[in-house]
Amino acid sequence: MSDHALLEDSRDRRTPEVEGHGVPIDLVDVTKRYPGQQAPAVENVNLRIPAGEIVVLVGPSGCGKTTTMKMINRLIEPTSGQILLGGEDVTRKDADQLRRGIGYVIQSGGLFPHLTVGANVGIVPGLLRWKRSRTSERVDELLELVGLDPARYRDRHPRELSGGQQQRVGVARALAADPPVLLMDEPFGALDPITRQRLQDELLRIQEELRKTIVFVTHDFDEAVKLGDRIAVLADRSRIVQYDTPAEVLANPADESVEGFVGAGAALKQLTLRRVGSVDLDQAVTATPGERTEEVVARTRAAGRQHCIVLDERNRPLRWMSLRDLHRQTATLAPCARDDGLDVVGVQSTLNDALDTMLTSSHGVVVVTGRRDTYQGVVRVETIMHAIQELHGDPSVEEGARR
Ligand SMILES: Nc1ncnc2c1ncn2[C@@H]1O[C@H](COP(=O)(O)OP(=O)(O)OP(=O)(O)O)[C@@H](O)[C@H]1O
Repeated sequence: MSDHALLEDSRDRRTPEVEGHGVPIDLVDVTKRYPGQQAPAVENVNLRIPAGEIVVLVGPSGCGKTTTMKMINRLIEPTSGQILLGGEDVTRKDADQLRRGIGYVIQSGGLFPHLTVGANVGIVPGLLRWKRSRTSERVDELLELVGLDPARYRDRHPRELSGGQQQRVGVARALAADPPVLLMDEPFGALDPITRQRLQDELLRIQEELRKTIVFVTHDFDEAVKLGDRIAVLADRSRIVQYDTPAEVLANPADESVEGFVGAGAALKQLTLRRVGSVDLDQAVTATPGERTEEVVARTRAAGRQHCIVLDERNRPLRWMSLRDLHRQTATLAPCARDDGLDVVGVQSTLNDALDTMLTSSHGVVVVTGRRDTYQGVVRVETIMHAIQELHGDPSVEEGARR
């Protein structure tokens, strides 16, 4: 696709009201030759990354993804070519100043172990000489944004956090000075699948609000499909084999190498394109502690269900309760703690995430939550099977859907 076409396309996709704070990034004939190396690590790359979009660089190990990304904030200097940020040549800027305007998140979180969470997040505002009160307000705001309670986590040290929490702090730190550009180098690569999925969901939620220009490097094609507005599939020396929307890459892989990346089950991968929030959610029977048990039983029976879901006073799901569990209750439903094993996905999750969650727990249903973990509904395995059949173009399903 030509640069011009790309620009037109991105304009079509975004209304002015949601035009964010990001700036476009242009790589023009960029080459990097490491000293003592015969072949360049990156050769003649031309790439336009539109403002406010997530562009994912995906490709085999050693193809030059990290080198390409690090040239944008000049952690690596290009041998030749130009990199423009909002039309300005990055090599004309002071490197330190440039980096303060570009958030950077790496795999291990990169937190300073001897500093508290708050101090880690406040580093760039500190360098920018913000007033202490402004920095501390900003730190709390960012911890909230990435889903960490400031009162609980602000004064902890990184070693007192889980890997996923450290990574959240890494994202908060990168966003501290509100940079228009965020570079993320395999930020979720070291996390377990469930935590990775949660953080991907968080990133999409944050991006909906902030509309940064995000360059994201990953090995994981499913991650690229889930997060990317566009995917750049790279081969050796960062040669761009295909640069397109995830739907296009899945439907029309440019060549055999891209097909290899898409891998087996391309149709199934299209589940990654559909968000849980985009399907009609089923409603389970809900109940809250303090209700009369008899009424909950009657409601569950009337709905022809065997289970209801208990919500707390802020509408957050706590646990499933079977009719048998209900019969063991006293006249009113007793307060209960949240079941750690409860299968929950956010509205930003993909149908693929929901299916994965079901397959690992072998329950045929997952609870869906929205803002502040509030209950939105449930997705059943039948809904996902239906979506798969739709993807395969089964006419009887479409007929059924119209009815
Ligand atoms: N400092 C360096 N000196 C010499 N060669 C390097 C240096 N850094 C990277 N390379 C080489 O440049 C090429 C691209 O490396 P790069 O780290 O950008 O790839 P990558 O796609 O990010 O790999 P991975 O997915 O494994 O992290 C590789 O062949 C690598 O060996």
